Amino acid sequence: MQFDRIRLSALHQKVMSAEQATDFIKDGMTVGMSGFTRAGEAKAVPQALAHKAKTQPLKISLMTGASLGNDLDKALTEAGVLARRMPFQVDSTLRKAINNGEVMFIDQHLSETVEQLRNHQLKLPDIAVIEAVAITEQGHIVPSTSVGNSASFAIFAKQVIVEINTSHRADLEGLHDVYIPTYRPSRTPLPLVKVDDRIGSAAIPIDPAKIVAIVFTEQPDSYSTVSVPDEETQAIASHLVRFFEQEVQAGNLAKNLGPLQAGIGNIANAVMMGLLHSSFEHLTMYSEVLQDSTFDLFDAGKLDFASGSSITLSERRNAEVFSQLEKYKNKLVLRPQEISNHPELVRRLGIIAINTALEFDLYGNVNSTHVCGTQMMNGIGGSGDFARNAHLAIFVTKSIAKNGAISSVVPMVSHVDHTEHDVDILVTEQGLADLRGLAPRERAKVIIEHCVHPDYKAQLQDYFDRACHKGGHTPHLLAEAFSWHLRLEQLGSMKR
Ligand SMILES: CC(=O)SCCNC(=O)CCNC(=O)[C@H](O)C(C)(C)COP(=O)(O)OP(=O)(O)OC[C@H]1O[C@@H](n2cnc3c(N)ncnc32)[C@H](O)[C@@H]1OP(=O)(O)O
Repeated sequence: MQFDRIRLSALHQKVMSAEQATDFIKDGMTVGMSGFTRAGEAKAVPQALAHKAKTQPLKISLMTGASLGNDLDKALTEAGVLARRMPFQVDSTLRKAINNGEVMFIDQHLSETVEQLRNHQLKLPDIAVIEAVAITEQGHIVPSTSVGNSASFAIFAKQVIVEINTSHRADLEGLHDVYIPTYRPSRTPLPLVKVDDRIGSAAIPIDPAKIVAIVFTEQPDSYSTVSVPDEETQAIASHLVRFFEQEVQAGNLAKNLGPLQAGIGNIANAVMMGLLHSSFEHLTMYSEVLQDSTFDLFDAGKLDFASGSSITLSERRNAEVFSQLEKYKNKLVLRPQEISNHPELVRRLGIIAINTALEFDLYGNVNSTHVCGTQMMNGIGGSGDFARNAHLAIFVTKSIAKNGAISSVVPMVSHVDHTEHDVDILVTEQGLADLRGLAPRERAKVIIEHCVHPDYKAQLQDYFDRACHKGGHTPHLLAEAFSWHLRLEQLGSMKR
């Protein structure tokens, strides 16, 4: 054990095993754990908790920053530990339990969870379990590869368990910027005006007397699962790069575009990779997750600075990046997710937000979460925090899914995460639809022309023509609006 990682020596006596630490977590508690997109989650304690729950009843409400790695959501679900879960997940076992109604999942804008806690709209966590690289002389917690909601969970909880993970380099310290907004009704503006501003502290300030247990672990973060860009995702990236070039030429965007945000998953990562081969330089990111593409852009000399809430890398990039941390450290900052995703800052900084849709409709409403309107995929994550307030809200997706059985462009989305009012640009591998300044009937025309797969174009045009014949500001045939989804459910394909 590396006791030098606990610099307040009075806390050395709090070191114990993960099994012993689980005694502080009681049946029925609300628990706030660190972790954001498979980065920086507490590992040993939740694993021990899942083990314990096999022999004694133990159900908790679990809040995190976003998704957990190391199959923790799977282990906790299989052990029946999760009564409620919020605000985001990506695990297939948990997804199934959510869709079976076994786990109550609250799918939230990621910037909102701690705000709702702060204002007592949600039950405060009884206990927080936070991964750290160190505890300072003051007893403050230095987070690891994510900040997420860790700071507020530790501040709100009566008790805190710290997991010191020695697989992370101790010199991650200095990467974080922990700022907690002041309280309403006298809240002051967030004092951040540039992506590289530092406005907070390097560690989470709590009263060390709240630290009831310290557990050591050396289990690393899980690697990201993004796959390399394919033909379609590269085409999406090319359409977007061409659009950015035109906007710069027209004087609508600065030469370095302005701060970029990119969502999770294969498509968003591929789009950022597309910027590698563009003419843009001195790019900046004000995002949530920093993926492989962030570091590829640094290495190519394209990116000047990246602000995020977590670093989630593939196996290949993880070793390369963390073994050369000094190369990147002064170009990076990790913030609490309510700051990385804060509406005030997204609007002030003029962010270009690029997120992924499962499907979108004729008029530009976007569904990012629910397959066929009912089955939860992952959650809205931070996409709504960014889209509503962005300078440009861009949604990308492949035009078809499941070998063409599904069209990602449908007459009416089966669930709405981002309304037409929040969506500026839609991109598929077929092309780009610029919806700005267009009325619904005009939006439908450019979407059909530029985004729909050829297999579905005539079918969607036919729907639109007949809907227009019936009339309306936003023409629809209500009896047919979900007929594509019904056909998929009944016949296995949306094709007529
Ligand atoms: C933590 C954060 O907040 S990050 C910031 C932004 N957050 C978000 O945008 C959250 C919502 N977004 C997401 O969860 C993801 O981006 C997704 C699910 C929408 C897309 O994920 P990607 O990995 O980029 O796309 P990909 O094309 O690989 O699709 C993922 C799966 O959805 C399936 N899919 C795609 N479109 C559809 C559709 N219309 N209907 C049914 N399934 C679909 C794909 O076939 C694929 O299935 P598979 O895993 O069985 O192969």
